[in-house]
Amino acid sequence: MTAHQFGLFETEPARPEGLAYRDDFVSVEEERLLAAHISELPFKPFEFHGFQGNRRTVSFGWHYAFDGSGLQETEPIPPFLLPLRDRAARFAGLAPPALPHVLVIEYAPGAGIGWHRDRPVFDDVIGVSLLAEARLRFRRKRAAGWERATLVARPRSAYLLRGPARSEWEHSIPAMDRLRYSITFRSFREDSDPRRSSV
Ligand SMILES: O=C(O)CCC(=O)C(=O)O
Ligand SMILES: [Fe+2]
Repeated sequence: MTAHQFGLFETEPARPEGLAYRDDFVSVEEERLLAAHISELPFKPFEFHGFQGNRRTVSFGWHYAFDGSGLQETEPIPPFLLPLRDRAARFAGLAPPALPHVLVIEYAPGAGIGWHRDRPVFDDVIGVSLLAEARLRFRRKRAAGWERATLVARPRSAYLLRGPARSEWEHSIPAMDRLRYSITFRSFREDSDPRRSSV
């Protein structure tokens, strides 16, 4: 993480605690191959309680449905994403099977993502950016108002959300002006892991 990636304004904190960032997480050649595979995926418009966002998504391993049905097992993670999952797991200090879910998002020009925290069934979040840079904005409520930070997530970079960056801070991405793909790997919170026996 370089200092200039945070603190666009003097009132911004150095960085949300629990946020890690790495440039050159994938090579230019890997990015080209990943993007070629991703462009063939069966994307669907993202739907939130009947509202459609202007981004498109596809999930593997497990799918979180916002229609109230929650987590459902879905198609296995395709082989072309497995080496990247291994690397994401290493980045987060996890074993690859601890990342059983991946969400691939297509942000066409004009698409972004509004303020949110990821669903509480998930624990760590590792996001890989392809093709275009995104301004990942962070905010959290303080007595004096919103505390804010911005991470510029470059193409081929990865970020990790853990701890307060994951549980206290919300994040959002303003509308993109160029096509971006993101690949988000998530672990389950131990008490929400659907693979655990419920007895
Ligand atoms: O595209 C990204 O890097 C962020 C995606 C995101 O925040 C989410 O799907 O929860
Ligand atoms: Fe998110």
